[in-house]
Amino acid sequence: MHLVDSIAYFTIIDYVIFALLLVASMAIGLYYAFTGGRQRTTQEFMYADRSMKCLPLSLSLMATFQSAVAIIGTPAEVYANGTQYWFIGCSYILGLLIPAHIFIPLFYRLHLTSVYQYLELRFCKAVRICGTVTFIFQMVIYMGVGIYTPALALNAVTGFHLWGAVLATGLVCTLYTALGGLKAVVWTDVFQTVVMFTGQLAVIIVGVHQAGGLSDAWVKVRDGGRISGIDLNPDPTVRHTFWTLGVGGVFLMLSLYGVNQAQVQRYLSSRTEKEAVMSCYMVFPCLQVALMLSCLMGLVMYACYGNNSPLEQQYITSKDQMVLYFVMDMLQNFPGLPGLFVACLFSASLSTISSAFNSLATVTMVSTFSAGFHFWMNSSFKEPPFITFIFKNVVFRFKAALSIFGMVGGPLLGLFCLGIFFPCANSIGAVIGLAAGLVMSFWVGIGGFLSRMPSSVQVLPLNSTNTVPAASGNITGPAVIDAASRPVGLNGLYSLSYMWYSALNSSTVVLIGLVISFMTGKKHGPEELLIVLYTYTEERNQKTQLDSQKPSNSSART
Ligand SMILES: O=C(O)CCCC[C@@H]1SC[C@@H]2NC(=O)N[C@@H]21
Ligand code: NA
Repeated sequence: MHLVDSIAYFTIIDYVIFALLLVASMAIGLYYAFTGGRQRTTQEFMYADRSMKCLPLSLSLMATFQSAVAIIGTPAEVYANGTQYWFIGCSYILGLLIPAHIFIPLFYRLHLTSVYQYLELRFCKAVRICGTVTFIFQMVIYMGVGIYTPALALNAVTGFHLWGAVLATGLVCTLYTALGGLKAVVWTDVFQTVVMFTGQLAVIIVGVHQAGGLSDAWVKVRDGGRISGIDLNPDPTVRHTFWTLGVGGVFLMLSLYGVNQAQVQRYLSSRTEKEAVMSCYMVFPCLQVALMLSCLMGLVMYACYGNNSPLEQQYITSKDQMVLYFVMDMLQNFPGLPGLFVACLFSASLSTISSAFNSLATVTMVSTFSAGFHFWMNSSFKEPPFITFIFKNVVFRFKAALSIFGMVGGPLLGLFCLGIFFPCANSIGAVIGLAAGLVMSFWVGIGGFLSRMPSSVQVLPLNSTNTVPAASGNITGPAVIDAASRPVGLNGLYSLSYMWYSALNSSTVVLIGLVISFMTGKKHGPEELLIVLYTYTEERNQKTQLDSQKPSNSSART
């Protein structure tokens, strides 16, 4: 099937379904704008009057960082390289347990308005401003990727009007977020998660049927080598191994579910701390289902296309268009289903953009330079944010979004860990540590990207030290990097798997932060801020006091 006739498959019913998604999201936003406290207080606008229950919260927590990038990128990743990526699911265990028992108790008991307020309490206002600006930078880039990914891929495969899609989602999202506050964002996230899962399930069912049923599909993916076993290769330059995904992924999860304002805001909007912890626990099954659906979609794509992918047959021009091409190819005889999947794609995008937008508004409103910021945010929605323009030219990689988290989310994670776990860290150490982490992340991130640029694609002599370009994911088959071409020294750092960025950058911030703190005279953090450590030590002290008061035989006699 050639692109030119795929446009024919968008029947009127598909456009109706896509429009229904936008209308339903808008309706939820308006509902919360005109009911309850009508979003008059900041407590309601930002924290839903701290009345949220754990079920909607957990779906919203999952939807926030499950954007179109995962819906489009994960299946393409599994199609090309097999199910190794599925092991990222192992990182969800510690990646959610640590936030549930360390970060949530600390932030909840401090009744923070923004998570960066913790930095002001623990260090000083300057550290808080650095953290806030870093967060804004991270989320604006992430929003750019999140809003552009579906529109670009959709336009390329179906001719769907590019700016129509971007403006439609940007406008609807801005409206219901600004009108309905956090309540609207959480409940639209719930609705959009249902659409997301339904759309993916529909494509998987139809795809398995087209591949000749479950058993035939299984045989094809197994014989195609797409069922990867556990890869325990300790080499940190290999993109996806159990270690980069299962361990490196924990740091990525902590930067998202532990200290990211969008998620912390949801924890703080819970009725009780227990509800907040429960919502964090309930994210686990939601994330596993989301991961399973996108990995299965990749396997079904392989069962249908095998090795002759539409990419090689020049039907599409980039990996990121493959899923949409597959959907149009599979669902062409089911009017309405292409529209359902497009609604699924934009649900993923809307639920991420709205959460990011609401959290940005919260940290800016709270740090009192909101007016100018709101103007900037709204204006950046109208014409292409300069960030997305960069991403438009740099062909998408599924790991673009994940790299942002590693490069910017990682240092932020390090900053909070420095404050929470190291009482001797002081403000100077925190600021310089954060700066060092960001320098490290851009040095390795950009350096890694440049060292994989196509110009270095010539046939590499076996004893070369450059990395084989496969690491950048532009070769479909699983590439074998033979030992001789293994990168060494600086290239070793440049070739680090992007899944280690969060771990490397957060460790850099802690290390440099501690060294600078020792050099500039340690300052013990305010006692009440070390709540978690303080609570544990307090309980232990009480226990030892009780024990010492108990009359022991010897002391009783004397
Ligand atoms: O925006 C996206 O969809 C991709 C970036 C976020 C993905 C991370 S990977 C670990 C965690 N699991 C998810 O489903 N989302 C986040
Ligand atoms: Na989303």
